Amino acid sequence: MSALANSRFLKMNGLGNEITVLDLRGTSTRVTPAEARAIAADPRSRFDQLMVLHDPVTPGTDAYMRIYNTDGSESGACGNGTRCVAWAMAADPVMSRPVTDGLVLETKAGLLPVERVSDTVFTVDMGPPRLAWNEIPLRDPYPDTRSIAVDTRLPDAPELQNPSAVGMGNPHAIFWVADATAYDLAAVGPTLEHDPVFPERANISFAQVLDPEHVLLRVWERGAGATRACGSAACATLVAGARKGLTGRKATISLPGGDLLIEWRESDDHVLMTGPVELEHEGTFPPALFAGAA
Ligand SMILES: N[C@@H](CCC[C@H](N)C(=O)O)C(=O)O
Repeated sequence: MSALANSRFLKMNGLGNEITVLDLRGTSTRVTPAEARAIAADPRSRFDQLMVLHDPVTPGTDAYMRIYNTDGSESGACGNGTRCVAWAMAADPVMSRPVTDGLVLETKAGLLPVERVSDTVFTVDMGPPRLAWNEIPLRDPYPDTRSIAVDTRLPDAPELQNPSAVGMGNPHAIFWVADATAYDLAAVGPTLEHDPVFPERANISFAQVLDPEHVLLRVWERGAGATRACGSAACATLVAGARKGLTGRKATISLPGGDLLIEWRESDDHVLMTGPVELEHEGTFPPALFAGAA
């Protein structure tokens, strides 16, 4: 039987980005890709990202997080999921610890300090953006990642040829478009996500600048598909917009699920993401869920 059978989970969302939180602190259990896919397949625990808490690794941090996409792949960043974990650690009666000030979470991409703004609103310090081609990563040594020439194999979509590229602990490509709602994400998303220029695939954003402080965004997520919000994509978009002179260093990013406030702080180069979370329900994984999941 899977070690995850009967484990308690929280089903949450960050602006409609579906997040399942699982606390494995105090155990040596690791979620396999097949187990992640099985959890995603059940409507009760369905997720865009599964946030799994493990014991802290770096002294001074509060938990280490592993982040799984629907397809079982792992990511180094999930802004909306990080806010959900912060809520759970601050307010869930089972998972919480006394939180008076902030907390620091860690992923394979680095440290993420989080501050509580109100009961359900959190600010995550997403760290500095990665802008060099090999940090994002890209396949080729582009000298300037504000605009990379990509033959996206979509000849009928001239806007979808020269994205900006940004790493936020995960890879992002941002296409600047006249109408962010004009594209069928399911039709173009997979081709762009899997373009060979992105050796680790990429999260694909369609960004429409309404004014320098407001961007409309639609996202096709690596390993998860079209989602109602993506925090790291909102951060990557603000950074790319500011680098291209399309936005300031602080803007509202509007996604189908709602708004995120993003600031690229001049003093230390860090990107701050502020937004809400919602608890939907809690549950336990039925043992039968993992039948056939190695
Ligand atoms: N929804 C997340 C980003 C999720 C990770 C992504 N699909 C990846 O594989 O990098 C967010 O809110 O940042």
